Amino acid sequence: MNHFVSVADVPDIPALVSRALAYKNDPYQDVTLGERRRIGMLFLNPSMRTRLSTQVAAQQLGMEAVVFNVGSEGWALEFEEEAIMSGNTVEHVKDAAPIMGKYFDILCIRTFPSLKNREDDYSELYINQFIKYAGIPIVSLESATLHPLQSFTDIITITEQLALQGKLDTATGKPARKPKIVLTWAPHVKPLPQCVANSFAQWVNAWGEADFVITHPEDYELEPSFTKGATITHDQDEALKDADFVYVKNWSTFNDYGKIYVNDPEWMLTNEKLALTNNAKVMHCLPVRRNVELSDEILDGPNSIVTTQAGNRVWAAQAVLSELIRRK
Ligand SMILES: NCCC[C@H](NC(=O)CCC(=O)O)C(=O)O
Ligand SMILES: NC(=O)OP(=O)(O)O
Repeated sequence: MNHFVSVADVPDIPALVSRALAYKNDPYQDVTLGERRRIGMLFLNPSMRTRLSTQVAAQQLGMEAVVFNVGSEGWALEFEEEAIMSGNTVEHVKDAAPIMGKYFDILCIRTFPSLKNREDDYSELYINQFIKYAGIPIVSLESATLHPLQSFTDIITITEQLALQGKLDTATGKPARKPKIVLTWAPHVKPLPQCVANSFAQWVNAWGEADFVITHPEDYELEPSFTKGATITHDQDEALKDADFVYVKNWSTFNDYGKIYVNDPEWMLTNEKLALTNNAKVMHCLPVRRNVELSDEILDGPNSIVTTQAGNRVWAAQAVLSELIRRK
């Protein structure tokens, strides 16, 4: 693994899941692995879980993590090639990234999409410019279109739940029977990125161990290369039938980019809807708008595993960082 920016960087998902769960079982087993190594964590956008879990993971590998809120505290970066920098940007990534490559062993970056220009966002210019110019491994802490540390965590969490339910073949680390996993759109008050949904779809498809269904209102189709392989339906009740896991997330429109079309509150998951499922575990990446995106009764009820899921962010980050350290 040279970078960690999408599922394409992971040659063996079950092996990486096993490593993450081994860290959960024994967090300090590799506490000397990262000695005298340093990660830089650049934030162009806010974060709670990703920032803290990655710092904790680095510490458990004996590494130091330096956080730089570059979006609010740094010089405004320019990412376009051949830009004439007479506007608000002060420093080109071409100049900044190689310097960071001298300070750190691994560079982690969070950057959200503009949701204004689809071609720009989907070109992943920011993360690709860091890959091009930093000269060290790059880890996405959520980029314009993907959130791989979140999705890896989600596969870890599903695997762990299946093991707890005695539904995992321990020899292979794979489910004895494919669980039904449903990704459902949910209402929100503002247009959100498609990253978490794109990335979850990409990882579940690459994992290949699920009966995978995506449900959303009309006009919320995701980019087809990420969803290919999933069953897509606009009938949420039909989708929820016999589901083992329900992943709840809002996203804005992809086709007419970055908009809110229908925002029907009926799409919020409730206990009544949950009754259609196979006593499904409910997941969400967080942060969540309570009683808009997901109801109190679900979040505070016995089927929600959102806190366990967020807790697992540490083991995902630790497994990824350890792979990148071992590579060097
Ligand atoms: N890092 C996980 C989710 C980040 C982002 N959520 C948000 O921006 C929520 C903002 C709000 O609720 O106002 C998203 O959906 O991609
Ligand atoms: N799920 C997630 O990435 O949370 P943060 O935005 O708080 O990092």
